[in-house]
Amino acid sequence: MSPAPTTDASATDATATDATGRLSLWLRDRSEPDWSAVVAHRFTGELIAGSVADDVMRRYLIQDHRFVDGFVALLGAAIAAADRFETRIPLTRFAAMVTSDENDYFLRAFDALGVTEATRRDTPDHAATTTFQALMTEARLTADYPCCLAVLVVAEWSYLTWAARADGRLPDRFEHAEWITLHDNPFFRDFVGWLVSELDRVGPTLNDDARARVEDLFRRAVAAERAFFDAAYQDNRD
Ligand SMILES: Cc1ncc(CO)c(N)n1
Repeated sequence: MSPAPTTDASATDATATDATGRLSLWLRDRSEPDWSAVVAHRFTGELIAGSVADDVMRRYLIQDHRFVDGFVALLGAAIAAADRFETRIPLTRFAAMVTSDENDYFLRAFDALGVTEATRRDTPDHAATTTFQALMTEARLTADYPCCLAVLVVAEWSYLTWAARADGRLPDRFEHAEWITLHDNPFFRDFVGWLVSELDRVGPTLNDDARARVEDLFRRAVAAERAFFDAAYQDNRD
């Protein structure tokens, strides 16, 4: 297991008006209104209600499976860039979960929704996927732990926040229910709490330029999350 969280990652009441306190809260504030739009997105509400249309779910999962590929590569960069072994361990355990339980969910959901390998192969990347992949590549190539963290934190903290809104009520179909429980369970909560606390740990070590780079990546990642959910409701590339 990851170390006990030092942070309640799903807390929404605290705010930070300057970057000298908890960097995570400051960044989240600075990413509004996109942050709130992500965690209250129509897609997440429909998922919790179990009412996502199958074609929306198919579109989302096909694109998201590709997102996960870039995400695991970014995790690898964070593992490499991290300053100590204790930091690499939770990241590595998380990468193991994504590439086992989570990938297994994708394959079962594709089967249940009738998405063949040919359909997956022949479906082009949506513009939102291309944008997100480029952002993850950019973060990965910095080989800088705080920059990698910025994008990882957005992805996981925003998902925990919307998934926690289900508050134990799960829809009937596994394609919906498991996508919620994969992002709200004790392991995931601990991991996200720890990940957010890592951003807060490195925050005070950043000079103004480094913090500006982290802020830029964080805010663009939140915008990319929003566009990614929006894309599930769009037929084509635009
Ligand atoms: C686009 C996106 N952001 C975050 C997550 C959570 O890992 C995901 N699966 N997909």
